[in-house]
Formats: sequence, C-alpha cells, structure tokens
Amino acid sequence: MNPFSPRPVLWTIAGSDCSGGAGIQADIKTAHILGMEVCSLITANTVQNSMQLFSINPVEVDTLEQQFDALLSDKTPAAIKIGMLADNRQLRWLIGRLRQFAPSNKPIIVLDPVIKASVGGDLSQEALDISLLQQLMTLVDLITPNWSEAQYLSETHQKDPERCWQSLQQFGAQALIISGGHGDDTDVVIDHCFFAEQHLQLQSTKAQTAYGHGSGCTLSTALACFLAQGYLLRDAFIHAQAFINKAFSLCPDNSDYYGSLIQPSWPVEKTFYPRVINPKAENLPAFARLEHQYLGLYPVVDSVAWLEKLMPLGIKIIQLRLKNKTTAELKQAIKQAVQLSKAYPQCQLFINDYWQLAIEYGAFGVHLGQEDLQALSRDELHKIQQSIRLGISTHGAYEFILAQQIQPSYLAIGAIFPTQTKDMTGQIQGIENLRHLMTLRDQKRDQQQLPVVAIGGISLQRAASVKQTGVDSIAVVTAITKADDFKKAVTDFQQLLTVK
Ligand SMILES: Cc1ncc(COP(=O)(O)OP(=O)(O)O)c(N)n1
Ligand SMILES: Cc1ncsc1CCOP(=O)(O)O
Ligand SMILES: [Mg+2]
Repeated sequence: MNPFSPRPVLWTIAGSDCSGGAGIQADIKTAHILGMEVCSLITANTVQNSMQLFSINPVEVDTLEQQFDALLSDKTPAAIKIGMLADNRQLRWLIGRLRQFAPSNKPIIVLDPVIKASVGGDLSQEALDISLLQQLMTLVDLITPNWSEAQYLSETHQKDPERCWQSLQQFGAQALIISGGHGDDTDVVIDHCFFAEQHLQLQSTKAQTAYGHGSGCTLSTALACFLAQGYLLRDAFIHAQAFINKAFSLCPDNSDYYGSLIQPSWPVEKTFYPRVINPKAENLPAFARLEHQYLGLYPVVDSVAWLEKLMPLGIKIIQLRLKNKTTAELKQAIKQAVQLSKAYPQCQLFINDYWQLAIEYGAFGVHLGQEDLQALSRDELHKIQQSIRLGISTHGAYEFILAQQIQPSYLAIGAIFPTQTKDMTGQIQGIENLRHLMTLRDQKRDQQQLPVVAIGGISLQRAASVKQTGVDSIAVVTAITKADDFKKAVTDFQQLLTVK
C-alpha cells in the first residue's frame, strides 16, 4: 500500500468499549491496519472490563444525526460497518438515514448485529425490536451474526446454517457470514458464507486462547474493509478469516486472563489461511504433472491455423480456445490440433473447455474454468484425473486455495489487467494481489511447485512486472494474435521470460 495515496473511508457506527478490546476500538484498530481512513459515530459510551458489562450510556440520536451530516459532506464512506445500537430510537433513526442513500452512491454496508456482550449482558438499553432489526437487514449488503444472533434474527432457534440463511433470505438479507467461533467443542471452526445460491465453508483450527474479546467486531470490520477495497465477497471472506486466525495466533495459549484480540498486519501469511471445504476434491489423487516447471510464454489461440504458426517457434505450452462452434467443427479442430501437436513433442497442447473431446482425441491436457468445474461431478473429475492433465482458472484467493486442493497440473490467475478478450468485470487482480496470491502457493510436492500462469491484459510492456511476481508462465491472446509481427512478439516475450 502506498502510504501517500488517499485511503478509502470507513464509518463505524458502534459502541465504545472503554476496555479497548471490542466495539469502536476494535473497529478503528482493524480498519487502520487494513488501509482505511476511519470515522466513528459512537452509539453508546459503555462501561465494561474483561469480566463484566456495567452500563451502556446511549448517545442521543440528535448527536448521531449531526455527526452523520457532518461526515457526509466531506468523508464520504466507501463502507459503513454497523455494530452495537443502544436502543430502538437509534435503530429507527439509522433505518431512516440508510434509506436516504441513492442506489448509485450507496456505500457497502455490513451489519454486525451485536446483541450480547462477550463478557455477558445485553448490549442494548432495551430489547431491540426484531421487526426493526429485520428492516435494517434489508438495507445492508452483508450481516455477520454469531450463532446465537443468527438464530435469534432468523427466528429458527436451531444451529442449522442452511435454515438460518433460508429464513434470513426471506426477511430480505442479501448475504450472511456466520462465524463458527462460538460454542462447539471440536478442534476445528467452520465459518459459513451465504449469498444468492452459494454456500461457502471455510475450516480453520480452533484457537486455544481465552483472548478473543473483540473478535466478532474485528471480523465484521475486516470484511467491510476488504469489500470497500473491491474484493468480491468470497475473497473478503477468506482474507478476513485469515486475518482473524493470525490475530488469534498472536494471543497467548490457554491463558486464564480474558484479554482482547491483537489485530495483526496485512497481507496475511499462507499458514493462517483456512481450508476451503470442497467435497468434490476430498481424497482425489493429484493430477499428472507438466513436463517443465518453468513454462515461459503460453499463447491461447482460437484456431488450428494459429497453432500451425506458433508451434514451430519453440513454445512449451499452448492452448486451443474454441468458442461458438458446432460439435462437428469442435471435433474436427481438436482432432487436427492433436495430430499437429505430435510433430512438436516439446509443446504441451491444452484444449479449453471440451474435456471429453480432449480425452477422446488424446490431447496433452484440458483447461477448465470455475463454472466448468462446478458443472462436473466428482466421478467426471476423477475421470479427467485418470486420463489427462488439468489446468484451472482462478480469480482471487478463495478460488486459488480451492483449486490448489484439487492438485491440478497448473493453475491460472486472471485477469491481471483489464482485457478486451473476455468479460472479467469485478475480477481484475492487479499486480499486488497477484504477488500476494503467489505467497499462498502450496509447498512443493516431489521437488516441484504447482506451476502458476498469469493471464489477462498482459502486453510485452507489462510482462516484466508480471514476471517479477514469480509466476512460471504468462498466457496471452491479443499480444500475439493482434501483434503487427507475431513472430517478433513471440521472440520478444520468450527473451523477456528467459532472462533471469
Ligand atoms: C491459461 C488460461 N487461463 C485462464 C483461462 C480462462 O478459462 P475460463 O475461465 O474457462 O474461461 P474461457 O477461456 O473458457 O472463456 C484460459 N482459457 N486459459
Ligand atoms: C481467457 C481469459 N481468461 C482470463 S483473461 C482472458 C483473456 C486474455 O486475453 P488477452 O491476453 O487478450 O487479454
Ligand atoms: Mg472455460
């Protein structure tokens, strides 16, 4: 992060915890360390310590109203995190204010519906009206209750994540993250993330420490920060969980003293990232390896004619990416491509999308995207594993970690830069993110690391900065197919990629 570039603004609307661990104090520490500028609207000035909540002391709605107006004119929020609300007057006021945001300039809003203090005791002066809470829920992008709050809000009273989500969705919630940190006796913690039809689950090792005061507020604020910085929800989910895991790792083991969470730094190291729960990949053998770890230039082309022009140029990996073709055209092209590749044994031919045809005609491998993978059954994935190599597209940390668990032959990360070739809205990674993803690569298996390919908007000028991140290959479409002189473009890329 460049310390001189303006930081996006986060507003936290929450209570002050005079003991410093939770509430506004946790939010400010978290948002600051995650690169945000923080503004605070304090709903109550609580009196509490590590053992007990003594009093709440709500702030007048009129003060909150003045603060809201004062900030709106010069500290426009990229995100608002809502924590403790002290009474129904505050709740009603906030619903009214959030409704005034026009859809075009509405900030990301994350609601942490804190109802009980972790030291015990209700955090509201009066019981918050459940129907008002449910109205508030419809105005936010994400809610982050713990288990007891999720059951209360969803009126399910069961520890069943799917049922909680179904019920909250009916009340109008758009996305839900239930952190599994509270309650269970097992050594692992499962966190659930729901949005639309998706249910993502992350598994972490349970922290052996009593230092957890403020973990709920920290998680919720970290999520708001990552979302404000443009991460998709699935990536905000996994980064925020890694951030919390690292925070717990900094706290003393098995301490009797009930202390506050220690907010760590970002970016977070691989060891703190959770496992993605993915039954399809469970106990699947690793896919066959590529023949070279270092691959260099990886042209992705849309015809056999291009393969004919490029294969003789000393390329080690190439892809046939056919779109909008009839079955007959696909069969003919894939068959010809495989025949052609026999004359260039050093060149590993991948077929995009059409795994059955790639297997049928004996291609070296197949490249599949996330949607293709989701459509596959476990048996089909196993069949591909038995027959051919597999490359997988990933777009961000969640998919990168998920795809590594499948142990494919290589992984692609994209789009690194904006591209004209494919609609990648919301999925542009940038160099910094690519660099961080490279640190999340698994340990070597039999002396070899999983090869990583970068793709998307990579020109010759941009290739040097991509190479510096440590990727094993750079995949390009237009930098070759739209070059004035494709042979020169190939040579230039190859030179740049082979120089140490
Ligand atoms: C090397 C490489 N990386 C990514 C892709 C994209 O694959 P996918 O996500 O399946 O999208 P389509 O290419 O099918 O549009 C790729 N083809 N190659
Ligand atoms: C297929 C694909 N997948 C992610 S970006 C991309 C297109 C890459 O094309 P270009 O190199 O022209 O940007
Ligand atoms: Mg595809």
